[in-house]
Amino acid sequence: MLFAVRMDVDLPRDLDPVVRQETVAREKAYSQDLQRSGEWRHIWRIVGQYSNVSIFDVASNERLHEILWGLPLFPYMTIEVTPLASHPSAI
Ligand SMILES: O=C(O)C[C@H]1C=CC(=O)O1
Repeated sequence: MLFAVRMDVDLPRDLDPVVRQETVAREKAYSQDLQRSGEWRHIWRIVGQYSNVSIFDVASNERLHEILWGLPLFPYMTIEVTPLASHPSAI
């Protein structure tokens, strides 16, 4: 099942810099593990924003929920999920 997911990150200005650095590093490792496994197919930066658009290929809605819930930056994100279907004009 394919999903487009938009993640907007909003880290508090007063967040401890060490916590910030550790959380961002854990997020990167978590994301790259899922990219290697094939569940996180694409990640694109939205120009000029601390946001990304990602494509996930997962077995179920529950699996996507589990992945998103487990994001180290999850507490600081607004997430929008769009389920995708094949387009009849796709070649
Ligand atoms: O930078 C972001 O867009 C947020 C987040 C998503 C994956 C990752 O490594 O960081």
